[in-house]
Amino acid sequence: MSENPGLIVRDLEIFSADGQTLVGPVSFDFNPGQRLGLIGESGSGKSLAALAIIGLLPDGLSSRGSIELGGRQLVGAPERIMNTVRGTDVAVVFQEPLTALDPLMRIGKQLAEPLRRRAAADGERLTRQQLRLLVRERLADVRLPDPDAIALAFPHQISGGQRQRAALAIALSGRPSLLIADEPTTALDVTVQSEILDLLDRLVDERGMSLLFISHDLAVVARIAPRVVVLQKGLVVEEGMLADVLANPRHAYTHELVDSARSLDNALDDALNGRDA
Ligand SMILES: Nc1ncnc2c1ncn2[C@@H]1O[C@H](COP(=O)(O)OP(=O)(O)OP(=O)(O)O)[C@@H](O)[C@H]1O
Repeated sequence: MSENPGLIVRDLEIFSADGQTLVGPVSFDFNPGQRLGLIGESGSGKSLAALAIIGLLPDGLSSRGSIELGGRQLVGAPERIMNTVRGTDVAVVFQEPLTALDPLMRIGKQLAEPLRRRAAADGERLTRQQLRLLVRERLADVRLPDPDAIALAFPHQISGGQRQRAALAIALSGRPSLLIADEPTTALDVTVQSEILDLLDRLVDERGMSLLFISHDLAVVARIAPRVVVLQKGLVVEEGMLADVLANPRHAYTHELVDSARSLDNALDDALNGRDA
């Protein structure tokens, strides 16, 4: 094992308020700087697993097992600890950026606060002017056009793709070592989806972050993560390098995932060749 283990999830179970098992036991792990795709159909437990990692399970839900991030145990960690872990060690982008953005606050202000906090944690006090420049830089990092205008905008005044970029800038503002992206492109149209995936790919690379990429779509995961864990009904049914899983899916559900991704591909080929799909 490396000196600074990345994320190690062992026998994680998530229970509803009435004691039903919603997820698990599941185990998966990856080293710092690695990427893992968590894939599964709707209701398979992907989002709950992500929420358990950041300590934000919905009220009434509880977890058991072990989640170690950078050597620190997160299951049962006090809220005081989780508050520092969130943002600085791990950050999340969700499918719908509006859930992460305050509708009544300008984008620039929403980004300035975590930037200020991160600087303060590093013992640095930023002037207003420095903060304004930093906000503009971070918005430019996520390839938002005209960062000055975006900084002044409210979330509803920019497009869905721009909102996701802004949410990404906020998520990255604390320089987390792990980014969890929970269906970050599902709500976007395909061209924007592709741009956001490219952006994520580049930013994760540049910053040496680990990435847990959650999706129901094998083709999307294939763009960004070389290794996958397949969840079904709260359990891991398959795990491995994507190339191996694609070539030789062992579980019936994974077979279905691969077949449906392939049939889309074939439809494209048929259309290209002028045949009926
Ligand atoms: N707050 C909650 N209370 C009770 N059950 C819940 C709660 N949130 C989720 N569940 C249940 O837990 C299971 C896993 O849900 P989860 O949201 O993690 O699935 P998912 O794979 O992320 O699905 P999707 O892709 O639709 O978001 C589902 O059966 C869901 O109905």
